[in-house]
Amino acid sequence: MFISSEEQILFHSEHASENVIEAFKSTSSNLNPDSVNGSLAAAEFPDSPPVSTIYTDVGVIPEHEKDEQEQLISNLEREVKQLRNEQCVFDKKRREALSKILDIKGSIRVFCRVRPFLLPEKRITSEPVSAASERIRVKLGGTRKDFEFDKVFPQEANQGSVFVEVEPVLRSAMDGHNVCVFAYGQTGTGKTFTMNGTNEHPGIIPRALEELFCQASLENSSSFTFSMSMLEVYMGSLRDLLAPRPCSKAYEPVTRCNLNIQTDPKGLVEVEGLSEVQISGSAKARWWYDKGRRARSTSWTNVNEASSRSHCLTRITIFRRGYALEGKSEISKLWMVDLGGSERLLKTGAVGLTLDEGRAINLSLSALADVMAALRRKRSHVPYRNSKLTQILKDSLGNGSKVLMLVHISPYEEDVCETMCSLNFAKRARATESNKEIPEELRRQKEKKIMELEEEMREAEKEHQKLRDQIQKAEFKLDEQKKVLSTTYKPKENDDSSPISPKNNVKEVTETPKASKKYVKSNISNSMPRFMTSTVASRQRQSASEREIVGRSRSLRSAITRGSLQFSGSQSLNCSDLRLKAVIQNSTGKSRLGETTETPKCNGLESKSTHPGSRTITSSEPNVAVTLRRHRRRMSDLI
Ligand SMILES: Nc1ncnc2c1ncn2[C@@H]1O[C@H](COP(=O)(O)OP(=O)(O)OP(=O)(O)O)[C@@H](O)[C@H]1O
Repeated sequence: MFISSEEQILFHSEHASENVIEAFKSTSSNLNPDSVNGSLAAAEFPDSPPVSTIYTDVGVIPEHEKDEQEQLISNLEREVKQLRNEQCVFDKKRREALSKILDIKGSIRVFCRVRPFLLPEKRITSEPVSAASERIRVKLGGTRKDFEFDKVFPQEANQGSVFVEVEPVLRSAMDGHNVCVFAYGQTGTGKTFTMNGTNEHPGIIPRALEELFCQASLENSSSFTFSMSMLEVYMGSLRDLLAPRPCSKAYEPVTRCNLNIQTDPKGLVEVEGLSEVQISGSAKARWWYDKGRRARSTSWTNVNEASSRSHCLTRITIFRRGYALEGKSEISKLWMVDLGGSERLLKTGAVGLTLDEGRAINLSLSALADVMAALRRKRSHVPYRNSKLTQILKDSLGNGSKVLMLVHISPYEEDVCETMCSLNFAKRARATESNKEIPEELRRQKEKKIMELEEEMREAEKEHQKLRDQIQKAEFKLDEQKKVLSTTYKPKENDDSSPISPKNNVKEVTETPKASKKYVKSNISNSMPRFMTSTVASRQRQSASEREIVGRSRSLRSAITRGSLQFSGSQSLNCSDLRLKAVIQNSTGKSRLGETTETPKCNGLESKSTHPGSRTITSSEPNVAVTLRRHRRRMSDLI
């Protein structure tokens, strides 16, 4: 297959550079960049790298454009990595500050919430309970008694203000700590209202389910997955609230008692056979939570129509995997517990089963208070084994865990004895090591430190957020670049029905110049059927013609430089020669003198400009046009 230099003219030279090449570009930009730009540049300007090209669906593209693209991607990858590292530093700072705050505040914190008066028609003779920000005062007979708390929520406190105080421990759970949030109190004082709430006033659990997913979505240095389990501790037995419902509605002892508590050598506790459901979003989580709640056993008592006769435990297991953890995963548990009512059994008028239920509840509550007291006093022995409740929560009550106990009290005079019992329970749970109140000076120092740490945390959070935005932007750019590389740079598929047309290539490239740098490197000879690939002979001929062109270009260049080149009619110039002549005429200034530049014609061929920077040769003669097309096709096969 002979490839004449005319055929090579068909290709553009968009990326020609300097002097002569620039001159060529204005008129002979159809020259094959391999044969002119590449070789000439290499021959004449050894320093400039040869411009190799990529032939794709979108045109003829210099390879360096793809290299630039790849370079851009690796730069972006590096940038994202660096930003992530910085983000990890701030994430660590925030976590440490939060953990210190919670440690200073106490890993076991006790809040008190006073329920509002419920029956407006009921005459309120006196109000025995008065609330300050961290203290409850109770008037009983002629005496007054004060109880200190980490936080007190008065009657008018809404669900939102309670949740604000719970949020830091949720955050702590997402940071990898085990967390327990308890609602404790006399029956009817609002434990379920605080934990579950109503549709209009959602409580801690629905809000926490929302918040966890919200926090997880904002986090880009870690990925989170959540699972949920719900169980009920009823009279010392465990019941799986998310298990498929048994056929009978009756509370069968067999199903109640079949859950065992296992502790592994590392001290991790698991309830054997407890259902655990994956929750993919807050709506799904809410659906499972409502299902579990419906399964909770309630029974009528004198005090509360829908009194809970058991402890209801909701567990969210948080799986965290992330950049900061170097591929490792972290698991933490968030327990939210609505404890059974802590009533005095005589008052509830309980007999039979209800009496037994009340006794069981009180025993386990007492065991819980003992455990909390032992932990706060840092006792070597913590009596976890005294109840099922404390056995289940063993790994979430001590050892770096965070505990929040919300004690609920009634505002009524008639409930004052119950209120005193609840407040004494809280006092026991809050017991400090020395069992003495903290001196005022130490208290002030603690508050100052907490404020400093909170400021540190806010700063870290702000920086973390800034970096998150930067990462998002960089990742978006990176994705875009990768898409460009993988889709637009996709190698041209071997399609026999539409062979690569150099003309089309030129057209595409000229219509979409540098603006769309969507080129794909394609090794056409690899993707072509064997019969379409160039033979040794054709390659030799091509090199010969390339050499010829390079030689001519060289002599032309020197001629241009000397300004002495003259053409005579005897010189045998083919079409490419004519175009070179035009270049030279242009470059020697002949055509600039107002002469009409003659469009060079060659065997019926004429130059047609499709773009200021590129031209194709077309022919008005059908036979020549067919031959030319065939040649173009052959040319493209060879590249
Ligand atoms: N802060 C509050 N604001 C408005 N209503 C409240 C509040 N706390 C409790 N209630 C109302 O008081 C009633 C009893 O509350 P709830 O059922 O939550 O008590 P409980 O302590 O969970 O009782 P039990 O131990 O028997 O389950 C409910 O009607 C509830 O809506």
